[in-house]
Amino acid sequence: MPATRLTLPSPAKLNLMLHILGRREDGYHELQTLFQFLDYGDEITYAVRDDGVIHLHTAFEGVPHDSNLIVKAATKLQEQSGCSLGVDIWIEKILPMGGGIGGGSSNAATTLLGLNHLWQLGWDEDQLATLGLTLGADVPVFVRGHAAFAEGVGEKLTPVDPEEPWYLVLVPQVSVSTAEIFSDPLLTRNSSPIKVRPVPKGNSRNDCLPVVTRRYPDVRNALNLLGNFTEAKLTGTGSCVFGGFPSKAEADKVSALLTETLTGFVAKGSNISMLHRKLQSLL
Ligand SMILES: C[C@@](CO)(OP(=O)(O)O)[C@H](O)COP(=O)(O)OP(=O)(O)OC[C@H]1O[C@@H](n2ccc(N)nc2=O)[C@H](O)[C@@H]1O
Ligand SMILES: Nc1ncnc2c1ncn2[C@@H]1O[C@H](COP(=O)(O)OP(=O)(O)O)[C@@H](O)[C@H]1O
Repeated sequence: MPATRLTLPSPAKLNLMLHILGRREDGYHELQTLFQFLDYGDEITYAVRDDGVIHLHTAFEGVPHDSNLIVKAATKLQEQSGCSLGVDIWIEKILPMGGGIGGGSSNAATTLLGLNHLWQLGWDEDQLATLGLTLGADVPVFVRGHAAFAEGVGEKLTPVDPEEPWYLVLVPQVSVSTAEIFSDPLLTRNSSPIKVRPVPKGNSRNDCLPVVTRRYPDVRNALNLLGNFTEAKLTGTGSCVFGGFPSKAEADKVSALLTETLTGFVAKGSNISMLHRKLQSLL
């Protein structure tokens, strides 16, 4: 009997660097970025229904049911595969929204992989990544599940294996709109493409940082505080900032000092996403 119910992790990502090379005619920006996963994320439960209905039972503040990336992913997969089954979905949401750690994109990717399994569609990763890209620029890397150097708008992926330190991630209590940062006239849009692989040291900057820190003093403050202990970086368009540590104990020590005034969490960096590790264990 095939499984009819499944609980899967939906991990966060970090952008270890992010360069903006230019703007395309459609307004999207050409990037070069390095994605790594965190062993930290949401947990989503799926239960197959035979009436074709897709129902997300967990309400999200400010996100209507049909606009939720989980529902959008399930609906598109159902339409494109011609599947007659439906699904009930519950999520334990711990990832902050608009934090630059990719929660929405990750939820969409987990849903594509989870329903491909439960609905027994037999789609391959290329098909799921192509559908995923129509939902968001960051969805394909979560579908692939391997740390990657990304180009284009984030869809041209080359797997990489950077170090896997422990990270302290600070979560300023502001939500940053990706579209707002990318439309700022002051954004750097002319970084030179990196042509050498692996990406040479000294390229770890995030081109969004000057614009984000100008607009969001809370993000600037978090970067300054964390910068007293380690190299502090912005992920994506923020708001989260992060720094790496050689051990959990060291990350915990700094966390204890900083989280008196700021929210944050400690998590291990991972080059294979915990979603893929879990799916592998089901085979
Ligand atoms: C910048 C990155 C880096 O990981 O991170 P986040 O901070 O959002 O996580 C992403 O590429 C974001 O991807 P994602 O969050 O999926 O963006 P989308 O929903 O596709 O796009 C939101 C809006 O941002 C702008 N946008 C996004 C990506 C891109 N390469 N160029 C853009 O100009 C567009 O105006 C688009 O309408
Ligand atoms: N399942 C979802 N989880 C998070 N955000 C979602 C989801 N579905 C839709 N959204 C919308 O997508 C926006 C970006 O969310 P998210 O991916 O968490 O941020 P970021 O791209 O900054 O990492 C949210 O502010 C929210 O309006």
